[in-house]
Amino acid sequence: MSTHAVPVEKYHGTGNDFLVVDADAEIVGDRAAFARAHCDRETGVDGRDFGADADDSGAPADRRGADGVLFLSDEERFDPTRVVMTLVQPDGSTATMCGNGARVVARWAHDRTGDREFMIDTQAGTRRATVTADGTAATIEMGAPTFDPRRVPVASDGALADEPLIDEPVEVLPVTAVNTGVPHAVAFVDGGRDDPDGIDAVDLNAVAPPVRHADVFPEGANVNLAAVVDDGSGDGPAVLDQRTFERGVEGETRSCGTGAVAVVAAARRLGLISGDDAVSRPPGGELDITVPDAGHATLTGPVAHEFSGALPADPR
Ligand SMILES: N[C@@H](CCC[C@H](N)C(=O)O)C(=O)O
Repeated sequence: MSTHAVPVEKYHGTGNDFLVVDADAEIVGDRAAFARAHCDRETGVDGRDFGADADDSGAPADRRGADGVLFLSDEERFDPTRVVMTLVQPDGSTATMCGNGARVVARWAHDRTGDREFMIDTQAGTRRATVTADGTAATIEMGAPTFDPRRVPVASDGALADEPLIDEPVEVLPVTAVNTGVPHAVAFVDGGRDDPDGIDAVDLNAVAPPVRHADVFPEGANVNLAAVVDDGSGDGPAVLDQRTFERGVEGETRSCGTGAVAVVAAARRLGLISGDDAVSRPPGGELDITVPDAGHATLTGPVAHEFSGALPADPR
């Protein structure tokens, strides 16, 4: 068994938290085992073991584990710097894209280079990223959300095979299926976070798994609940409360960036909100989203550093 310790950085974007490993400097032989062990919410890494009980914004950082491990390789010979991103999730699976993870990647690259613009190579395509001068917020160009059933993907037969899945019942929820780099199912509920009978009254860990594993989603799906708090027909952007049960985490996370874009894209498709701009409010904070009629969506929000440490490469 290897006793080698791997340097890690921990960051989060609106509470979606990730360990970062410099994949050029470190070899982790079994990435899935590394992620499973160190991301575990009961037994995984705790920043307090490294002397950190708050992130660099001053917010408490007192949660064990993480929502995934980002293995990053930066190529500074390109202008702007390119970063190859691989997200290994707490169940050991690899995700093709992660919106909040990409925001963390941009901040990590900014912390290393001082640059403010990057290209991030993901398995869903290359995404342009920018960070603010102080590095505390990042914007990702997320590509164009698609409802195309072949690209979500959605499996259906016969006459429905070419039809997008829009506000149709899947198991226990009426959902809209959209791919924003990874597959998402979005269900709208009445009542936001301020309503005692609203979005937070739903037992997401009970209703999401049957949808996440439904036959109609051959690759599975992340499952989002959303409530329109402001439809954007007045002065400001639309506002939606959001919760997401994530594939790969197999539980609810405090924020999901591809999910936030999916919620806004689905709300636009269903005519529930006006305008290209929206604010999504997952439990971990606020995200600014744009979904234009054509072209790429954008995702903007805060990113914070929690701690630096070193973890066993082979945690078995
Ligand atoms: N938290 C992420 C999404 C990560 C991928 C997802 N769990 C999947 O397997 O599809 C985000 O911020 O987008």
